[in-house]
Order: sequence, then structure tokens, then C-alpha cells
Amino acid sequence: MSERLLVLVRHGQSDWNLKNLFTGWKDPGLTEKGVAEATAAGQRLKALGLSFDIAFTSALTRAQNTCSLILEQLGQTGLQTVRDQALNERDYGDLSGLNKDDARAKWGEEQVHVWRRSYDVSPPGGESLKDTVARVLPYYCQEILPRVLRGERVLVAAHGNSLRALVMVLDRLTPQTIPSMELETGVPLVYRLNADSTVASKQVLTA
Ligand SMILES: O=C(O)[C@H](O)COP(=O)(O)O
Repeated sequence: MSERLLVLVRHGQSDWNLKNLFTGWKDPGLTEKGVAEATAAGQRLKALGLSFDIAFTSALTRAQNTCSLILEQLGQTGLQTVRDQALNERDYGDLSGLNKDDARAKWGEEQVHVWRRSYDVSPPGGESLKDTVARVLPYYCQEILPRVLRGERVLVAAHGNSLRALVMVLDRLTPQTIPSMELETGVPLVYRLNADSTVASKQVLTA
């Protein structure tokens, strides 16, 4: 029986995560902690006996490097890896580069939480999660899901909000429940899908 294996992982800690800056489409690298998180994620996947037939990642360095570090741990450094900006983090627009605490001081805790976690409210000049779903979900349906349903084992290394967009659909979350859903850096979500593309099982491989 086909595994229909789909593993999603948010990139390890980035330089701007450490500095508490809104990042979006900006392109900082991983911190040493972020490298360690990605490496440990690969080791946890290896301990489960998992390997992949193809990987997908975004056009941003922090996700690409996380993907490479995971595949290195699995002995799969040469694996076909598709890079596409459809999997990029949500664009934080005018907030990109601002400190999140400064933003809270300027606009208030609630407004910043709404910009970060609500479904259909966009940060100024940026994308709402709904906008992010509108580019991630079609890409998933066209490029990723058909492979999983054919039995290819797929790894997706991306970002907190581009993956929240996908997890919202997989976990059947709603605009009311998505605001409380967070993804930790470097923690793989191991999904196995049913033949009808619904979720059969989900494992969160926390450290
Ligand atoms: O883009 C960013 O700032 C982070 O990767 C995600 O930020 P958030 O957790 O504030 O959405």
C-alpha cells in the first residue's frame, strides 16, 4: 500500500528570527541554532526510517538551506529539489525589517497579533494568510499532491505562514481557529494521506 508520505518543516531559526524582525520575502540566512535545528530535524526523520523521492522548498535561502541540511542527514544530498516562490513566506510588506516589539509599541499588541495570525487581514503593503493560501494551495494541488497520491515520498521545507496556509487545509482549520496555530522552527510535521487526499495520520516530531 502506498505510504502517501508528506513531510512539512518550517526552516530553522533565521538571523532575523533571532533579532525579532518581521522577515517575509527578505532573505536572511540561518543562525547557528537554525543550522542545528535543521540538522536535528534530519536526524529525527532518519530515526523514523524515512527518506524522500523529491523535495520542494521556497526561493528563500533559510528554507533552501534547511532542506539541504535535512537531506544531508538522510544521505540524500543529491535528491531532486524544486525551488518555487509559491512556497515563500507570507510577504510582510511595510513591516518587513521592523522589530516586532517596536511594532507592538507603535500599533498595539492586538493589531500586531491580527497582522501576524489572522486569516484575512493584510499587514500594510503585504499579504494576508488568505493571500498566501491563494498561492500556496494551487501550487500544492498542482505540483505536490499528485506526487504524494502516486506514492512519492515528499519533503516540503518552507516557512511559518506558507506552511500555516497548507496546514489550515490539511487539518481543516477555519479562519476562527487558524489564529491560534503556530509552527515551531525545525519541527517536522509527518503526514500520511488517504487516497482521497485527506489526512490519515499526523506526527509532530518535536525535539
Ligand atoms: O516572516 C517572518 O517574520 C517570520 O518568519 C514569521 O513571522 P511571524 O511568526 O511573525 O508570522
